[in-house]
Amino acid sequence: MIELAGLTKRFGSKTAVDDLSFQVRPGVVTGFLGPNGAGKSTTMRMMLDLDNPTSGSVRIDGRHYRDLDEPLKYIGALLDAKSMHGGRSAYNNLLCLAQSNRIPERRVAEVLDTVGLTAVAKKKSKGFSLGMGQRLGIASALLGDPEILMFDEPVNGLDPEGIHWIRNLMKALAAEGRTIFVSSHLMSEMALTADHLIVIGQGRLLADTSMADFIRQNSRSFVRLRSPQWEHLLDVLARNGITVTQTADGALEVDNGRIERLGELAAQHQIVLHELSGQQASLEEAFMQMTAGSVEYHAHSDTGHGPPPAPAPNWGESYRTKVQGPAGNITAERSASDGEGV
Ligand SMILES: Nc1ncnc2c1ncn2[C@@H]1O[C@H](COP(=O)(O)OP(=O)(O)OP(=O)(O)O)[C@@H](O)[C@H]1O
Repeated sequence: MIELAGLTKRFGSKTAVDDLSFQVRPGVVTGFLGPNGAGKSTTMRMMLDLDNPTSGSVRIDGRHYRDLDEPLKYIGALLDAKSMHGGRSAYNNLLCLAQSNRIPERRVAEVLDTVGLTAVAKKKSKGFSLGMGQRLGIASALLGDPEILMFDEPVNGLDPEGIHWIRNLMKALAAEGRTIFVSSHLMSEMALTADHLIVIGQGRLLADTSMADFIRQNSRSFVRLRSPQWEHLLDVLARNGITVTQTADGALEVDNGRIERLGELAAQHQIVLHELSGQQASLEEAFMQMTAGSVEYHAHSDTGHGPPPAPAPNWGESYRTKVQGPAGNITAERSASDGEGV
């Protein structure tokens, strides 16, 4: 367990981490998210006593990092994969670390095998690719067989097979009851790996919640319907007090609709459906929605280089047309009292 209490870090007038309090619990993978410059690396560095907090504290299983004898046996971390000594072989880099924490030498070969670097164990690490460097950093984190592991951007530079491997490794370590804390900007990857999320923006805590709740609370869920008899369907839905919006491609969307109820209504009225699907925003959309107000660095689209930035997610109506009823009134605004509701 990692516990932060009122953790704060100021660099001159800049508050990088602002009164952060949360716990990272064992048995699950906890993802650490935040836009660029949110304070993730600074927080992780303070967890490892590499930066001194301006105020507040971090406890690793109830103790300060500096009070841990042989800390690699309690907490292993991948922060900067390039921090290894380039002139030393992978094996000797790990051996030095092992000796400094009284870890038996046999662990060096074990972790090299775990990360798939046995064949290059004697090669100098300065010749390693980005992905090999990441694997070596992960090996150093695993060396002391610690109960707590922290990974800052672990999939950086890894190929798809490597990404798959680190995902399964983190899940397996959590399943053994270990505490796994991982930051990544790759939302699709985080969605597949993390069970719990800590989200920060401008150094402050924005969310401490399960992955499922985070997506549910920060995004719109709706049911999408397409029908060649869409006018009939619209009429049926409106008569049942169901609020509908129509998209540019002719589909109908029902916010928070119950898919079973909508399917049954269509069947009762013998309406052919070409699509009836529940839609939930992705972690990326939910993340952008939540952190929209705390993004420090925005790209500009007028440089002439590269594509324009993605539009901010819009859960509102602007890209959809309101549905007009026969008398020109907006079906979406019909009273729910004249039907069964969804
Ligand atoms: N040594 C330092 N001196 C001055 N400012 C710093 C220092 N380290 C970090 N900062 C500032 O603190 C803020 C938080 O930086 P940090 O690197 O922790 O963010 P991050 O969330 O890890 O960002 P990224 O996702 O881009 O890696 C940034 O504004 C950064 O410029």
